[in-house]
Amino acid sequence: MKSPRRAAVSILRAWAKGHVYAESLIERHASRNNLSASDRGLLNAIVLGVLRHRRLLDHWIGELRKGKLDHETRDILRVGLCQLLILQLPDHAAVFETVNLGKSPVRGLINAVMRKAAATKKSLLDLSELPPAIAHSHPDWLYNRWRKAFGPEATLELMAFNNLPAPTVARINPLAPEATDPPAGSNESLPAGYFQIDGPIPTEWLTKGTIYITDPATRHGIELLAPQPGEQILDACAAPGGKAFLIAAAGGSGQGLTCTDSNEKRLPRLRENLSRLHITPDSIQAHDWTQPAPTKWHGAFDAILLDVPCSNTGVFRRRVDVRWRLRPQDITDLTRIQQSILEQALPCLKPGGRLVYSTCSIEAEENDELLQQFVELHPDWQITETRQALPQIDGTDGAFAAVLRRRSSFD
Ligand SMILES: C[S@@+](CC[C@H](N)C(=O)[O-])C[C@H]1O[C@@H](n2cnc3c(N)ncnc32)[C@H](O)[C@@H]1O
Repeated sequence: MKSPRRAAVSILRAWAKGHVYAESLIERHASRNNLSASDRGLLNAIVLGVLRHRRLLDHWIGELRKGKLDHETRDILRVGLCQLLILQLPDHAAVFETVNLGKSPVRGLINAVMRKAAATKKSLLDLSELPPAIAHSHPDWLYNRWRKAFGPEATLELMAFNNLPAPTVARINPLAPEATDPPAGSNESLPAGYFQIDGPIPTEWLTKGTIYITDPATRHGIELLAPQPGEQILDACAAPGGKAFLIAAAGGSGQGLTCTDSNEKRLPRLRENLSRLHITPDSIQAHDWTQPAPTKWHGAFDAILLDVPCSNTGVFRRRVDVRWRLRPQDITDLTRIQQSILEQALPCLKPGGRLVYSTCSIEAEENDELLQQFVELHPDWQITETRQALPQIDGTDGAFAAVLRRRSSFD
């Protein structure tokens, strides 16, 4: 079995080559190799630490060594410097373990870089003269975009927040036959029904479906949707089921709930999650909402949730690698899909029904601006309520949710 440090280097190589989320690669490796809790913790801290601080780590590598590096040696140095300068592990362990990760021809180079880093730690850790996007490891285009949208101070706070480890927050499942009592003090400053889990998640809670791991910001869309018992509700972009769970929890059961998702591969996980959570929706099926809805769904729903695919810019603290994958054009492309999902879903509302549009993006282009453009093009629809959670202000994931209703003739 590989050491967590060696596994971290392989995972970073696999991440750079493919399109798999870092969290999934870590999970896959940890369960295949049956890692102990402490090895898993170290692997997680190193891989997530390298991905969060990638730009800063590369800046340090550039300061410590001039000249080209092959991909593997760079990843080894990133893993080493992350231990030394980000995780602040003892110098001797960080240097020794990192040198051992390299093949013999590059060990001398790794040794020299790591020793120099240990000797100049204080000056390397002084980030005061660095451009903020390097110090906080974000791409320039996002930094510039957020500066325009939120201002310089808030952008610094946001970037710093994105680099903090995310707490594990659980929502109690009121539909589970057995109750979970949150440990004392674990729900201070969290909304009712939520509590924080420090340390490993008790597997019993997961297998018995007494909790679901989710950030409190996910509740905004469901509070606006306000599901009522007996209603027909569509969760159009439902996988893996976090919001479907909140809908069922709020409405008292999965009765009347239809869940769809365009990605068939995500449906088994959605089914498993809901079944574990003691929820039996009316139906779970594949549908691409950029295409016209089947006629059976026209005018069929009291309420529709569109938790649309988005840029995920509100959840960089959890999705640590997205900032390196996302391109400005992706945001424009996503808005086309979001608009189209909205257009196709509206005919499925009953007269007087409500639609909640939600994202975990903090980009106005995917949120307010998109809906403003929509109501300008469709003057018979209005936005009746909006919520926006911003990480740097609310201390939660970023989230946006808004209610759309058709204007009545009295408006
Ligand atoms: C933000 S995630 C939904 C998260 C889910 N609501 C939850 O709380 O667990 C967006 C989902 O939309 C799905 N999706 C993407 N394009 C879609 C489309 N055109 N029609 C339906 N679903 C789509 C994706 O497969 C993904 O599962």
